[in-house]
Amino acid sequence: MVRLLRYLKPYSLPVSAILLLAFLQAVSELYLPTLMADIVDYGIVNGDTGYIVRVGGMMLLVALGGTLVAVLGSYLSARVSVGFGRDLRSQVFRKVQGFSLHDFDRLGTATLITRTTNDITQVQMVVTMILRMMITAPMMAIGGVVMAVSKDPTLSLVIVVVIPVLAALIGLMAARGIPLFKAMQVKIDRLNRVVREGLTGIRVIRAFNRTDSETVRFQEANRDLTDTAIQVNRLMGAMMPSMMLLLNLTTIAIIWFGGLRIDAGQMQVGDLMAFIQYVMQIMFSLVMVSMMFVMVPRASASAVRINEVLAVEPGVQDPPAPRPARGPQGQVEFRDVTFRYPGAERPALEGISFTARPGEVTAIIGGTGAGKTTLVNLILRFYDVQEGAVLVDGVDVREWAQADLRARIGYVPQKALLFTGTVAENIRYGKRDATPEEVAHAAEVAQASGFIAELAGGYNAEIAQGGTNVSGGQKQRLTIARALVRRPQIYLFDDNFSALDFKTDARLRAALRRETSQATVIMVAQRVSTVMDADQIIVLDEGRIAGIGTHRELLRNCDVYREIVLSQLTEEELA
Ligand SMILES: Nc1ncnc2c1ncn2[C@@H]1O[C@H](COP(=O)(O)OP(=O)(O)OP(=O)(O)O)[C@@H](O)[C@H]1O
Repeated sequence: MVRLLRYLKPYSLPVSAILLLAFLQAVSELYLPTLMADIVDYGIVNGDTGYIVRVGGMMLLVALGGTLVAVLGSYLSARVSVGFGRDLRSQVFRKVQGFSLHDFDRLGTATLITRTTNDITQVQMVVTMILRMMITAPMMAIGGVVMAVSKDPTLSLVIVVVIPVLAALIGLMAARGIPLFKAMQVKIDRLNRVVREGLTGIRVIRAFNRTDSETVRFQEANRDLTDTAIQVNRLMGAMMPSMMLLLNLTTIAIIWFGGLRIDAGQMQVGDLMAFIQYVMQIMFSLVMVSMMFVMVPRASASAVRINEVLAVEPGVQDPPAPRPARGPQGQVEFRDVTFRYPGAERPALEGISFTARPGEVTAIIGGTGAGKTTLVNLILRFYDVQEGAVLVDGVDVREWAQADLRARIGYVPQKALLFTGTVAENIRYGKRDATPEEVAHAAEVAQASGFIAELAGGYNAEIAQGGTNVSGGQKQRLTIARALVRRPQIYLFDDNFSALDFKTDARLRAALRRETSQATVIMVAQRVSTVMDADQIIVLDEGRIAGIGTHRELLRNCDVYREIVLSQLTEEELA
C-alpha cells in the first residue's frame, strides 16, 4: 500500500493543501464547544446579552470557516484521489502491454482486468479516506482529550473507561472483517472469469446446449460473492449501532457523573455541555480510525495484487543498446533453434535451422501441434528461444528494439482478430497514416474489396466487437489487408488460407506474389495446393524439420511430405 502512495508524488502541492485544510477544520471543530461553554457559563448565567451575541457571532464565523475548509478539503482530496487512480490505472495498463506472452499465460486475463479496475478503485477510495482523516482524526482524538481534561480532569475518568471498550469493539470487528475483505477480491476475480468465458464463448455454449450449466456456474460464483458481501455488510451494519450504543451510554454516564459534580459545585453547566461534545468528537474520530482499520486491509489486499502486476519484469525486454540492422533487408534466419514452453515436457521446436530470403516465399507445413505457430511467434519475439538464435537482417532478434523489429513485419495471426471500429480503421491499424488509396489497394490485393463494397457503408461499415458481423473468411481477408497496408519487408501468414475456398486462396496468392515480390514471405499452411509453388517448403514434424526444399524435391526425398500430399490428394479425389 505504502509503495503505491508514491504515485501521489505529482500531487504533493494539493496534498499539502488538503493536510493544512484538515488541520484548520480540526482546530475550528475543537474550538466551537469551548465557545459554547463560555456562552452558557458567562453569557447566560450572568444574563449578559452583549456577550452572548459577541461570542455567538464568533461561533458562527468559526463554524462558517470550518465548513469552508471542509468543503475545499473534500473537493481537493476527491480530485487528488481520482487523479491518483487514473495514473495508477494507466501505469498498470502500460505495464501489462509490455508483458511477454508467458506473463499473460501465467497471470490470466480475468484477474488482470479486476486488478486494473476494481482493485485500483479500492485503493483510490482509501486514499480519499486517508487524505481526509489522516490529520483530522488523530487531531480530534488527541485535541479532544486535551480539551476534555482541561474542562474537568476528574470527569475525564469516564474516557479512560470507555476507550478500551471502544478499542476492543474495533479490534473484534477488524479481526472478523479483514479475512472477509481479502476473500472478496478473489471472489470478484472468479466471477469476472466466469462472466468472460460465458460471454466470449456464447456460440459454443449454445451449440453444446450448455446454457444451463453455464448459468449454474455463474450463479455459484455470484452467490459465493454475494454471501461474502452480505457477511461484510452484516459486520459493518452491526458496527454502527454498537458504536452509537456505546456513544449514548457514554453520554448518559457523563451527564450522570457531571450532574453530580455540578450539584457539588465542582463544575459549570457550560463546561459539562462542552465536555459531552469533546467526548463525542473523540469517539467519532476513533470510529473514523476504525473505519480506516477496516478499509485499509481490504485496500492493501488490492495493493498487493496491483504491486504484483507492477513488479513483473517482462520476460521479453529491449536490450540496453539495440543494434541497428545489417545484412539484406528482410532476411529471416533460424540458427539451430530450440524452444520449450515453460513446464512443457518436450521442446515445441528443436534444432531448427533455415533461412528465408527476400523475394522468396517460404512455406511451412506440418500436422497440428507440429510447432508452426510457435515458429512464427519466435520471429516476432513473442517468446525468447532457449538455444540457438533467430536473426532478422543478420541481427539476433534479442538485440533489436522490439518496436523496430515488429515495424518490419506484417503479421496475420492464425485467429483473425478485428477491433471495434470501421472496416477502414481496422485496415489502417497496420499503418496509421495510410491514404484511402492505400487502404483500398490493400483490400483489393487481400481479395476483400468485393465484399467490402457490398457492406452497408463500404469502408465505413462498423465492425462489431470481435468482428462477429463478418464471416470467418472475410475477417481473415481484412486481417491480411491490415498486414499488407504496412508494405513491410517481412510477411508472416499464420495459416490464413485454410478458411478460404480453393479459388479465393489461389487468387489471393497470385495477387500476393505480385505485391510481395521484393519481400520475405513466410506462410504457414495446411493445404499442399497453397504451398506447392513456394520457393522453399519447410516440413515440420513434432517440432523438428523433416525436410526443406521445393515441392518436387520434397516429393522425391521427404517421406513426411509425401504422406501429407498423399493424404490430401486422396481426400480431394474422394470429394
Ligand atoms: N502457450 C503455450 N504454452 C504451452 N505449450 C504450448 C503453448 N502454445 C503451444 N504449445 C504447445 O506447443 C506445441 C506446438 O504448438 P503450435 O501452436 O506451434 O502448433 P501448430 O503447428 O501451430 O499447430 P496448429 O496447426 O494446430 O495450429 C504443441 O504441442 C502445443 O501444445
